[in-house]
Amino acid sequence: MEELPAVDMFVTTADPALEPPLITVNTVLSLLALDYPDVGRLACYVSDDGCSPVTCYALREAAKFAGLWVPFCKRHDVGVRAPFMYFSSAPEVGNGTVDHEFLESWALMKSQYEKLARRIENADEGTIMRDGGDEFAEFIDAERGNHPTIVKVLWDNSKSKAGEEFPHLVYLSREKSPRHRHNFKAGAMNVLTRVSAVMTNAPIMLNVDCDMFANNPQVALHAMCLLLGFDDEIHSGFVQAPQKFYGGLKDDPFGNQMQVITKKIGGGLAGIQGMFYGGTGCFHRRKVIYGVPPPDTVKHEMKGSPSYKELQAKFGSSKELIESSRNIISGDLLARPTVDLSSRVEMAKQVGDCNYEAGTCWGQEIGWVYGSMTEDILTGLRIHAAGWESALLDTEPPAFLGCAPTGGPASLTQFKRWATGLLEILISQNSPILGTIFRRLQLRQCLAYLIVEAWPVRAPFELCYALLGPFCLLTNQSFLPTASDEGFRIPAALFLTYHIYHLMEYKECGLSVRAWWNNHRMQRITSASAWLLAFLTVILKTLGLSETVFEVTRKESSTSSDGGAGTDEADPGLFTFDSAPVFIPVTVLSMLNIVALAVAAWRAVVGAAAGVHGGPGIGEFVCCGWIVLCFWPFVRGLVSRGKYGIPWSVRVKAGLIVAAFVHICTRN
Ligand SMILES: O=c1ccn([C@@H]2O[C@H](COP(=O)(O)OP(=O)(O)O[C@H]3O[C@H](CO)[C@@H](O)[C@H](O)[C@H]3O)[C@@H](O)[C@H]2O)c(=O)[nH]1
Ligand SMILES: [Mn+2]
Repeated sequence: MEELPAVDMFVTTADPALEPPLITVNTVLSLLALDYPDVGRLACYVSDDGCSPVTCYALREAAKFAGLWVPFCKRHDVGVRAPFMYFSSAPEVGNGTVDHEFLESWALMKSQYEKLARRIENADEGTIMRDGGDEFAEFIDAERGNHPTIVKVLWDNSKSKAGEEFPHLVYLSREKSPRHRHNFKAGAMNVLTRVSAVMTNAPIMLNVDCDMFANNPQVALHAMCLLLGFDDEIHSGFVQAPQKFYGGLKDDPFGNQMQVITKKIGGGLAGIQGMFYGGTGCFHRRKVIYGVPPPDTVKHEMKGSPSYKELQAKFGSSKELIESSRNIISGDLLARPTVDLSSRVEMAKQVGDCNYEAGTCWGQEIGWVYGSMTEDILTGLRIHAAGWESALLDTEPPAFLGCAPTGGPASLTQFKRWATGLLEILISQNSPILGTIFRRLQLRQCLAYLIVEAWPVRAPFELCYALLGPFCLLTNQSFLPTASDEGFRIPAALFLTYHIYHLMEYKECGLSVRAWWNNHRMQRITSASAWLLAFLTVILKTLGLSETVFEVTRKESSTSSDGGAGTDEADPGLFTFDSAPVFIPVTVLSMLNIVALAVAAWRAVVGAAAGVHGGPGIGEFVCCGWIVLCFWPFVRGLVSRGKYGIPWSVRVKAGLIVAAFVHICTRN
């Protein structure tokens, strides 16, 4: 038990406004407090693409607080070690006997945490840089998109008192310059990989998004069981915990809690090459990230250890990085981590430079792969295609918890980014189809990747179907057999079996009918909005007309410990809108289907009175009615006001498009 491999833990944050530093701080504290036999083997690195002195300040304060928090957690065996979560409920008092000493230290710790939270929430850039002295000097001339690398050792474990140790904490903001591509999160992960390589060089790396705190303090130990427990390490190239969320809204109104996907696809993949890499909550073997093939192929492909020159061509010019990668490639899991961190800061800065990757294999054969907004799926795909398998870390209580976006704009932005990234992968040289033909991706694993990568491709087809119903109603035609026709049974049976099957899946996962409906509805909405825009974005990018950008999801901690903020929300499950283009297509379709239903109903009444037959039947009416039901949040948005109403600019644009469509359909 004493000899477990070292783990470097990475946290990424990119924007102090969308990702409040207090959220990052909680995640970091939960990691610093993890149970591990020798915490000297753990190190936490935070990458800040926002280059924010507030984030840096918050982390420095967090490091001070950790000196109290970590010993408290360990002494009282605290269950959830993200303080905001822990203090959101009353202290647990064990089997009836009131432990006064515990209650006292609980109250003390809570007030300390609240002070910390206030300091962080009230911190402002100007004051920090004015009063912070030398410590924040590097931030003075730094612009977010243009500054040299900043590396700060916020806590060096070797300075801990005996019995009160906690892992190293390093702050990092990689060099940015307007002349370079930064590759978003993938770029940040590669810098984290290199910086940690020259500092602690742990053979295992954990990565989490800034909102994904460790909810199970034993998570690193559980991961070790999967990393070390197989007879062959090929079975656990990486170990992925399912993405789960805290404070999830009842019945998943935004269709983004992914419970069924995680259970059904995650469980099913376990029988093939394993769970996809999901970008957060994942333990990687450093050597897998360094492109080392699984053990059974090594003897054929690599003769002896690589030369200095070969390593330099792949990893870049840093001598320390090359030496450290040699240790990793040789596969020594128990190599002692370097201890004197501050002597390594200059080397860390060198490997954080924009130019460092030029002419190397970073972003392709090694590290996180560039070229997709979903660098996670892409990087996991490369690993699976190399022949590695992955293992699912499904612990109870859940390993990590994060926040699922709420509200229309945040949810659709996230779906749009995912769909863009997935389509980018599908048409790239890393596509799973090529991986199956030319590499070692198994056919069924390829099909599983295709399920998600085909999302945006469905959008144009779904759009056509959504237009077909109203087109028929407006032009008095039909595309389905009439109800009296025997052929009608075929579309009716397809419609029913599809929905009943999905409903049963939700029931099997212990979810409500409402949750099924919300997810179904959100899929239709997403398809006509986020996926459709993603599809167009990728086409424009392929034609060289635009670039794709990573839009960070807004994160809010829903369990605010003082309960003050956010209570004015009427219903957080209600769909909200803004004037982004992503809202136009669904608004158009909602209006159009309502208009078509009204026109056809009018015609049916008048026609029946005049004894005319033919035209659309029950099938076309059901199609349009179903669309109106699915798009109900938008129908409601058309008659609501404020952030629950669709903005006038969107309504006007949508109205013009509807008028044009109706005109084209009805002119003779
Ligand atoms: O330029 C950037 C952009 C983002 N991030 C970080 O990347 C993470 C993920 O961003 P978020 O907006 O939270 O995206 P989500 O959609 O919630 O994340 C999922 O999907 C992403 C791919 O689209 C993956 O990168 C994530 O790991 C995965 O959790 C966050 O920690 C960000 O701080 C950076 O470090 N640099
Ligand atoms: Mn996230």
